[in-house]
Amino acid sequence: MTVKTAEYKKISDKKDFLTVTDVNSQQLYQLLELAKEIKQKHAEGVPYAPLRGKTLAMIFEKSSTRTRVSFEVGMLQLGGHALFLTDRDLQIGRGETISDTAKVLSEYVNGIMIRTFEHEKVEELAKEGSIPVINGLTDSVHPCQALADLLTIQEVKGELKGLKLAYIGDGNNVAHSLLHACALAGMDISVATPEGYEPCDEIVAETLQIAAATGSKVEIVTDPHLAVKEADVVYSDVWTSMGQESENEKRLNDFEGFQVNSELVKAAKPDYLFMHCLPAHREEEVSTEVIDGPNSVVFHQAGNRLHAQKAILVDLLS
Ligand SMILES: NCCC[C@H](N)C(=O)O
Ligand SMILES: NC(=O)OP(=O)(O)O
Repeated sequence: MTVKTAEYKKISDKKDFLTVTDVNSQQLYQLLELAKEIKQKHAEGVPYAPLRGKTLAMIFEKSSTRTRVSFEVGMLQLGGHALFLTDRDLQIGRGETISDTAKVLSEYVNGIMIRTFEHEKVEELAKEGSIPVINGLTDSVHPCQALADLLTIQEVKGELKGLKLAYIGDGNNVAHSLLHACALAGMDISVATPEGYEPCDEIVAETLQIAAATGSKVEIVTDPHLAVKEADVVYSDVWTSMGQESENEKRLNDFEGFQVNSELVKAAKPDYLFMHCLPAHREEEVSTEVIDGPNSVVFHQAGNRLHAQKAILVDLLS
C-alpha cells in the first residue's frame, strides 16, 4: 500500500477533511503511509516541497499550541506558507458571514484550516468556498488529532488492526474522532464516561456502521476498569473542553473515579501505551506518574500532528 510521493495520486475523493469519515478505511491507511513517507523524507533531509507557492489560511476561534504550530511549520516544510488569523483579526468577528468569508478567501488562498465551536460553521465554510477546508477541531470532532494518534500507535505497535484502545473521560470531540478512526482502522474501542457524558448518539451510530464492515468491537460503558481491561492503548483528555469553562467545578465532581492512574492501568496490557491529545491537567484526568511514566507516548503523539497533517495538506492542496 505504499504511496509514492514522486508519482503522487490523490487519496481522498473529498475536497475537504472535516471528519475522519471523510475517508474510507483504505484511504485512511493510505494517508498513514503517506504521512510516514513524508516524515521519513524530512528526517533524511530529502527536499520535498509540493506546496511551493501555496497558502493556507488558518482561522482560530479557540486557543491552540499544537494545531497552530504544526500546521504553520507543516506548510513551511512543504514549501508553502500559512496565515494565522483569529476572529479578532477577521471581519467574521464583526458579523461578516461565513459564506462571504469562504468566497473571499477562495480568491486568495489554496486552503483553509479552521478551529471553531459549532461544527456546522466548518461545514458551511467548506460548502460555500471552492478550496479545501481542514477541520482543526470543533465542539464535535478533532479529526487531525485522531489521524496523528493512529500514526503513533502504528509506529510503536507496528499494526493497528485488532488492537484495543480504551478512552477514559468525557465523550467529547476527541472521543468522537477516536471512535471513527478506530472503527475505520479495524481497532477495538471501549469508551468509559460518567453517566450523562456519553459520546453523541449520531457518532456512535456512524461508528457501529463502520465497525460492522471492519470487524472492530465498539463498547460504550460507565466503568473505566471495564474499558481498560486488556487495552493496548489507554487514552485520556481534559474533563472540561474549550468553551465549557463555566462547568469546570461540576465536571471535577462528576468525573471522580475517571482519572487514569497507576491503579487503573493495572488492568491494561503490561506494554500499554498512554496517550493524551494535550494540553493535560496532571492529577485531574491523569496522574503525573502515568503521563510522565515509561508507557506514555504523549510527546511522540504531539510530534506526529505535524507529519499526519502534512499528509492531509499534500493530499488536499497539491
Ligand atoms: N487540544 C485539544 C483539546 C481537546 C479538548 N477536548 C477541547 O476541545 O478543549
Ligand atoms: N491537541 C491539540 O489539538 O492541541 P492544541 O489545542 O494545542 O492545538
